[in-house]
Amino acid sequence: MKSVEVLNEERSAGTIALDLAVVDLAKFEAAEGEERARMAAAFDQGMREIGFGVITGHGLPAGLFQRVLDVTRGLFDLPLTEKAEISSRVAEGQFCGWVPFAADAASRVYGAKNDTPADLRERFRAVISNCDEVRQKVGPNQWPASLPEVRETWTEYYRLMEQVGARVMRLAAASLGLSDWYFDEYFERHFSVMMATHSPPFTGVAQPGQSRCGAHTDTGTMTFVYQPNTRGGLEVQIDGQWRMPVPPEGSFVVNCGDLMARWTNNRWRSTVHRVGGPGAPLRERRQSLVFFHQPALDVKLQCVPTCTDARNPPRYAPITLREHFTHQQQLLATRDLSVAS
Ligand SMILES: O=C(O)CCC(=O)C(=O)O
Ligand SMILES: [Fe+2]
Repeated sequence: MKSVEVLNEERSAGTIALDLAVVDLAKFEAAEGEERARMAAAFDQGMREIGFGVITGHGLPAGLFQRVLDVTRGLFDLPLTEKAEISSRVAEGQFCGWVPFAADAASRVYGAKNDTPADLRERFRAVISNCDEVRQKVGPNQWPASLPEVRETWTEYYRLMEQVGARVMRLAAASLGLSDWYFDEYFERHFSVMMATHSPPFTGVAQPGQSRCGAHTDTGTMTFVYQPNTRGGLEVQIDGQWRMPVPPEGSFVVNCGDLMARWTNNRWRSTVHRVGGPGAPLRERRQSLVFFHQPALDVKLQCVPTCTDARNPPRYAPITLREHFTHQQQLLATRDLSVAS
């Protein structure tokens, strides 16, 4: 019989590197004329062809990523009883807080077969907003009482990511041939979710098809992922092949979600991706920071005007983020989501 290590090594089929358009946000903001147009066009091309890009020059202080990762690792390392106290499962409609290891499978949302094995990760989510409708949608944030630094560090990161999200939407506007400020009003009462993931070192044998996060597309508009290293990390499906973005140190991978694809009349792609899929090494601990930057819940999103013309009419009716979520929930309700963990 093969040992666990040999079985897991056999998963290491290797993943080909994926080149992505890299935009330096500060340089873009300072650029003029042709240089600016060239950077916007590169971002647009990346979103059209791959649905993924890389953002550098975002201005987050050096060291902040590591601080957030460190305090959040402290949270994930708390005893189960303490994590249970901040579980998102305490009440119906409670979204913020801790989600246990292997509690669900992202692939099921995307519509994979119902027997997709559970994702090999645990999560923690917060929405640091004062808007009533946002708070009502997600329930209170749940911070670990014994680690006050989690709330402090997360708030610092969330506030900066709100700015990065808004700045990237201005880059998006320029890339789509709109006025720079086109998207601003949609994000005034934005519904953005901060999530940390944690996959502890895995020494068991993964089930066939099991990942740290199974193949899926993101629901919302733009997602920002920070991962401290790429081993056993993010993989993007291009022409049926799994490819691995290798972003420069300290940058974000940014990707387009279903709602952004819909908003742009499918000009931009919401591309299937996963984390640590079959073939990936799982023996090292992995953490990531994911920021789902999303518009206000109740503002109608009409087809972006530069993404339609007489020969390319809008494919979708205007929709709000709330309606979009409801629609996705309805799709889910038709599937059996229970998983064996
Ligand atoms: O952990 C990551 O790097 C990304 C996870 C992801 O794609 C998701 O949760 O939507
Ligand atoms: Fe995702």
